Amino acid sequence: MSALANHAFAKMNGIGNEIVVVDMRDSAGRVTPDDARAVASANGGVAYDQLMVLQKPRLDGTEAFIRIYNNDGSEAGACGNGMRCVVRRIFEKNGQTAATFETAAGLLNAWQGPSPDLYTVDMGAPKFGWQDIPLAEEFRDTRYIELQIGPIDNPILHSPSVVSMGNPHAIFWVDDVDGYDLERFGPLLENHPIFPERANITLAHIVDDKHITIRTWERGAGLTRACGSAACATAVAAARLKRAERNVEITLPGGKLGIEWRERDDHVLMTGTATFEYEGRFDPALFAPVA
Ligand SMILES: N[C@@H](CCC[C@H](N)C(=O)O)C(=O)O
Repeated sequence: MSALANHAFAKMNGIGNEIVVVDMRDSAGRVTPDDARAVASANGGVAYDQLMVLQKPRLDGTEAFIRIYNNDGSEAGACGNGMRCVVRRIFEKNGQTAATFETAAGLLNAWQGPSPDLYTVDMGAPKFGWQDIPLAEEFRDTRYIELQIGPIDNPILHSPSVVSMGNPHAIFWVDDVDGYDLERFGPLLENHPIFPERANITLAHIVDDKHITIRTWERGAGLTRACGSAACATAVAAARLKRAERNVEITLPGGKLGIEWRERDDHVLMTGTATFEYEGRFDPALFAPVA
């Protein structure tokens, strides 16, 4: 029987990024990719983009080891919006206002503020090396890489910036983020052979040097109303190109995020709200083996 059968969960969202939080710190059970897919099942499941599973802390001084599942069962190293949801859930339960967590991508600090309804997550330092993203072949300059879709002499989308925020991101610079069929191009680009671990695909429009609008097709989850790590990757990529300041506001379909790429330690800080929707228990029938 799945460790998730009858287990409590909280349905939340980070500016429209659909998040399920499960606290398994008291349990020895593990969530499998099949479990994660079953939770997302259209037949009685809970629709989500990411499932955030809190496991017992592995390191002193951390609150939990967090595993992040996309709704296709794959695991991710980072989820900015999901982290704000986790942080709100924990802080509301135990009155903390700051904590450190461990994810597959490393340690991450988070705190309440700058106002009580906002949560800030230190997403760590971005990586730009082609092996770090990773890309399938060497690109010395990842501010723009050679990649396009559409006719060779008149590409529809081309020359993305690529960044790792603990997960792989490609950002295509466009004039109108709503002017492209992302549901069609997203899967093609996510699974392009240049990305051996697939990639999150973002369309970004630089409004001015303090404001960027984005829309994202998420690796393993599809079209989303918000992707926090994509907002971070976009802010960093725009600053690298000297097209925006290091402190910007990002507008996503579900809301706004403040992103600061801090000079003193290279870390990216993401600030935004987190919304609690409801809580429940997983129906064991979701995890029943198919006869
Ligand atoms: N929604 C997230 C990103 C989730 C992980 C991503 N789909 C991946 O596989 O890398 C966010 O808010 O950052």
